[in-house]
Amino acid sequence: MTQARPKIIDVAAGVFAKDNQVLVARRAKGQHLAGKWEFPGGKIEHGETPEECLCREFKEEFDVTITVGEYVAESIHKYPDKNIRLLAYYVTLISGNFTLKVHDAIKWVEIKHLLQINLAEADIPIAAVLEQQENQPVQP
Ligand SMILES: Nc1nc2c([nH]c(=O)n2[C@H]2C[C@H](O)[C@@H](COP(=O)(O)OP(=O)(O)OP(=O)(O)O)O2)c(=O)[nH]1
Repeated sequence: MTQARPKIIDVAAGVFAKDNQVLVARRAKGQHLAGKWEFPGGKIEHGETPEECLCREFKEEFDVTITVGEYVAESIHKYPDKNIRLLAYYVTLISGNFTLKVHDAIKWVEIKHLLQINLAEADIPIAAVLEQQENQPVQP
């Protein structure tokens, strides 16, 4: 008997970086992974690009307008109850002040300290890529 391939949920994550720091948001009580810090974003809806998803999620979750820039990395993670493919992109703020609609906190974290906070597990490889990029020597 062949087993059904486990479903993978595609999730877009926005890396909003400024002066060697990055913005992370804490998942609120009652949510999957409550208390964990994440890169803001959410599930990519049918027919949506990751970029469109990020613009929609930042508007819904923080009431801000962003543009999506370069791709950072992907991370595939199996949680006990679901499998996630996290696609991370740099984002830039266009307008608005961050207002929390879904999360219970946001904060800036130095990229070099990202791996020391209580990050959602799927985000750890993304944080490692960011740290690596920060440590790369600048090309002359
Ligand atoms: N947004 C986001 N979700 C993440 C990250 N890391 C990680 O494991 N996840 C998980 C948590 C959730 O199980 C899933 C994303 O779901 P979500 O609840 O943020 O998505 P959504 O806003 O579309 O949710 P909903 O409408 O179903 O409530 O991916 C991350 O960095 N950002």
